[in-house]
Amino acid sequence: MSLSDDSRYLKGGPVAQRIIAAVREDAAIAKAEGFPPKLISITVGDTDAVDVYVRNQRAKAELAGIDFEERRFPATITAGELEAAIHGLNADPRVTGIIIQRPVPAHIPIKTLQAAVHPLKDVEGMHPASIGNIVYNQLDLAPCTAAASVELLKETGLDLRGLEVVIVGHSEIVGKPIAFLLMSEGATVTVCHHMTRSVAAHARRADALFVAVGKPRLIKADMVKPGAAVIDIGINSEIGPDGQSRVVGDVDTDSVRHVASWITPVPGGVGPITVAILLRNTMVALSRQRALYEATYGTADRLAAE
Ligand SMILES: NC(=O)C1=CN([C@@H]2O[C@H](COP(=O)(O)OP(=O)(O)OC[C@H]3O[C@@H](n4cnc5c(N)ncnc54)[C@H](OP(=O)(O)O)[C@@H]3O)[C@@H](O)[C@H]2O)C=CC1
Ligand SMILES: Nc1nc(=O)c2c([nH]1)NC[C@@H]1CN(c3ccc(C(=O)N[C@@H](CCC(=O)O)C(=O)O)cc3)C=[N+]21
Repeated sequence: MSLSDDSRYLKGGPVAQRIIAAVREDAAIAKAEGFPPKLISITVGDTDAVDVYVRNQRAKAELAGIDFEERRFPATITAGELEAAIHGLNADPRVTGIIIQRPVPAHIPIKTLQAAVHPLKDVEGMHPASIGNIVYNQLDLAPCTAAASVELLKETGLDLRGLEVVIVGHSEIVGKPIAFLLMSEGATVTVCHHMTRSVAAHARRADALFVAVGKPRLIKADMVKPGAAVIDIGINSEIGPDGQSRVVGDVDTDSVRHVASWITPVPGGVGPITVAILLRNTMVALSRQRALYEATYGTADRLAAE
């Protein structure tokens, strides 16, 4: 059966389009009211997965009516220079949101950079204050991939309350925030990582299995409970049988799709929703900035005031 006509595939495209259509309406209104949204992407060095992400950010931002600007820095830049650049963007009233693409070179502490982004401009929800809010069930500005993955699970219509969920991978940007988002929805959550004794034993118990590791075909059919929902977050580049580079996830989709009731394709699953949520977060950030601005200066046209 082809990828497009198998109802087991939980596709991200339609969800992403829905989100982007709503963002587009919001952005048009904000623009007309003198608050044009603008997203800045910071890339340090070169990584394939980042290039794909940034390319899609630019395309979808354009579609949604959000200004997009990429700032690329060489891998040799110092942490201090990057922090100074971020402070400049924090102070620029035309900049709504800042995303720092991961990974950054080893000599740059990513946490310091994430903490340097002003919380009001933190469209990825990675500032310690933003990520802390998730623990308090304040979920409107969650890390994009985590929010995208949960959004796709909701497409199954499964009741999340009491659902047995297993997450493989516990990074700060994906696995951990997914665990918090799902706990707040009432799911029972198990988190596996490289020290877990038997990932397979846990995975086989899951009604919903999230995988964010970065290893192609890590999850095989015998690790999946029949009827489960499998959310494959991995984005890995590899050379296919035809000698061409291709993007694959962390799940052995060809075998797992016969066992699972739902499975997300890669590409075409979580990825497109991640981009859409980044844009939606940009609008959330803008509305917070406007609320603060209007509380300070009244509702006068901001650009006229500058
Ligand atoms: N679709 C999207 O929008 C996005 C996709 N991604 C993709 O998701 C994947 C994961 O990304 P990210 O979370 O940033 O990666 P990290 O490398 O930061 O984290 C990987 C996690 O997997 C765990 N792990 C490693 N090996 C195993 C194993 N054999 N069994 C179980 N757990 C293991 C690690 O555990 P430990 O720390 O204990 O070693 C770690 O928690 C990548 O393919 C990335 O490209 C990432 C962001 C967005
Ligand atoms: N701070 C930070 N946050 C991230 O969320 C982050 C990051 N850094 N660094 C890189 C990874 C990777 N990532 C992707 C997101 C979407 C697609 C995407 O849109 N993929 C499409 C298109 C794939 C294609 O064109 O081949 C799809 O899966 O269908 C890809 C990759 C986010 N990441």
